[in-house]
Amino acid sequence: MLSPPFPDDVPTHPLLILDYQLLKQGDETEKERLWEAARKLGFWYLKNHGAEDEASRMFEMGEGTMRLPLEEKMKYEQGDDGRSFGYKAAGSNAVDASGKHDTIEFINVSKDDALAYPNIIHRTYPSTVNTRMESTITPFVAKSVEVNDTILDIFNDKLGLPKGTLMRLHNKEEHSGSEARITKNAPGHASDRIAIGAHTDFGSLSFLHNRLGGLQVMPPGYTEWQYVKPISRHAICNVGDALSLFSGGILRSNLHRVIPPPGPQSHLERWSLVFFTRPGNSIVLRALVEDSPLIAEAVRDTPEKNFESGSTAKEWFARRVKYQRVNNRVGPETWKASRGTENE
Ligand SMILES: O=C(O)CCC(=O)C(=O)O
Ligand SMILES: [Fe+2]
Repeated sequence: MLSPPFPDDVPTHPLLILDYQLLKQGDETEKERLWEAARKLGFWYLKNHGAEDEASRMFEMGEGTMRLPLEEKMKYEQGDDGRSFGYKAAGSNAVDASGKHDTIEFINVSKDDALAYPNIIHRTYPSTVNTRMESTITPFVAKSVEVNDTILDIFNDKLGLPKGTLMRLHNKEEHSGSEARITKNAPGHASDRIAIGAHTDFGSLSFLHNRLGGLQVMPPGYTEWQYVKPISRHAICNVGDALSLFSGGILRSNLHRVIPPPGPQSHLERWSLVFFTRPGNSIVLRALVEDSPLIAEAVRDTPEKNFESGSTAKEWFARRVKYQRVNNRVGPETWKASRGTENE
């Protein structure tokens, strides 16, 4: 897929580039670089992740799905109760406290549904998803899980947690909010029109594939949004709220948003693909102070922050999804109710 280049006259933020093959082999230098990226910004590029072909096929699945008539897609809409799996039409989420509407449509496919197919765990999906489930979605989910598990294991050791602690919180046996998402932003919006409002991701790790610009981060200490430039065959990975809470804030869940692609890319449809790893539904989101002296110390050192969410992963996630929905909006307090660990 050839597209005009990302412009060189917009502010971009460099991310560390990590090599998945080195991480998988246990390369100490690479693991240290990952640890640095995850604490300082919480975002990094990942190359040699081995999911490039699976990602391309997912984009084809997404194109087929978004081409369905709106009426057909709406049969699979996620609804207003805080459920994430299924279709979300453009304009059904707020992007800020004033309640301005988003411009992105997406389809979320649950990891549990993909791995259990043709059995149904959470819900059913459009025909374009079903016909691609075994050939496309399950292989993408499997690769994404492998990549994110490898990274979780590295964090487990660096955080000084007993072996397998983070794996247990993301236990394969328990249902979770883990999901694959394809997003589409149609061209034609004003260049500053927000497609996805400023947010932190809800779960533990996100494995993102995008081809056009539009993703922006607000790095710590900055006051202006910075683009993350897409690099061919490089995924963009980031830490979400759950992992930030588990780690007592050592791992950073950083604010980001999406606007239309910049400059010469602005007339094109923008597609992105994400796999979100989220903890098991019953897991309470809180700092693992009893399991790691390092985490206990981090919590002691930041008394101004609260690492006891009092929510299970399922509750945390449902709350955030629910109060983004414009149908649930009462006033600015609804946006506030949708917020996560946003630091500043
Ligand atoms: O489309 C992108 O580049 C990022 C999407 C994102 O942040 C999200 O879906 O949570
Ligand atoms: Fe995100």
